[in-house]
Amino acid sequence: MEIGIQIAIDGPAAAGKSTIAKITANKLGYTYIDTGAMYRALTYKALKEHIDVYDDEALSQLLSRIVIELSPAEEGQIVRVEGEDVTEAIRSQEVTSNVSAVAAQPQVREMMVEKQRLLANSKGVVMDGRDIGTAVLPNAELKIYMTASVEERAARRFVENTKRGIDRSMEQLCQDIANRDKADMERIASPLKQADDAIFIDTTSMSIEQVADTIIQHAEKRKGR
Ligand SMILES: Nc1ncnc2c1ncn2[C@@H]1O[C@H](COP(=O)(O)OP(=O)(O)O)[C@@H](O)[C@H]1O
Ligand SMILES: Nc1ccn([C@@H]2O[C@H](COP(=O)(O)OP(=O)(O)O)[C@@H](O)[C@H]2O)c(=O)n1
Repeated sequence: MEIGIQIAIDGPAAAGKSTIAKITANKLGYTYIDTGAMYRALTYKALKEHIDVYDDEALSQLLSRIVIELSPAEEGQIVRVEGEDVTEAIRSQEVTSNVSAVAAQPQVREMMVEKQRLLANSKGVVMDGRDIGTAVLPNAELKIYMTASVEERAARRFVENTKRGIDRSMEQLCQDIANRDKADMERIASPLKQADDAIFIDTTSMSIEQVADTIIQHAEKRKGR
């Protein structure tokens, strides 16, 4: 049986990482792991328990006593915290505007990276996030750094939000995305940046199918090596 390769997809907010990671994983029969959902799940729980989102110690303690479960589903992935289905709740505005603070905490990151490496242990995995190619899976056979203009990313999120019933203007979304990118790129602990050996894809003028086909072609080449 084919063992499968590790595919790391990184990039800024709303670049299309999860969408493409899901399609690629389905196509190749691999496991899909959305690491952003793990940081969001911890943020959701911290807000619920009134824990300071800048308090690394308190957040790490919280993380050590909760179970975050990612299970595959038709629509991608179901996220549970302590058995509670938080798939929708972790996309709320409140979680989105606090998640980068939580994700900047060094101890939290160390614990998350450890969990993510265990999840990827079985090979045949597509993992998306901010530090997958640089920190979580530095030996991944295929690394992609995906981006698009801020305006395009805000427009994509706008359409998605409309379907979800979230009311946020284009101006607000551009600002939210720019702020989150800045926080993710400027933090000390494994900031968002392109790995030296990652393939750069600007998806601004590409369809979902075009991006997915490009990545699958790269994956097929790496698999054959
Ligand atoms: N190449 C693309 N062209 C148009 N829309 C896209 C493209 N890639 C993703 N999208 C849409 O943009 C939105 C954000 O994508 P998502 O995969 O959630 O991004 P990320 O995981 O990087 O935050 C989704 O609604 C998705 O359908
Ligand atoms: N590997 C990862 C994944 C996410 N994150 C953090 O988690 C946040 C949410 O990630 P996400 O992938 O769900 O974000 P979206 O781009 O989907 O909105 C990011 O803005 C980062 O602050 C991270 O630091 N490292």
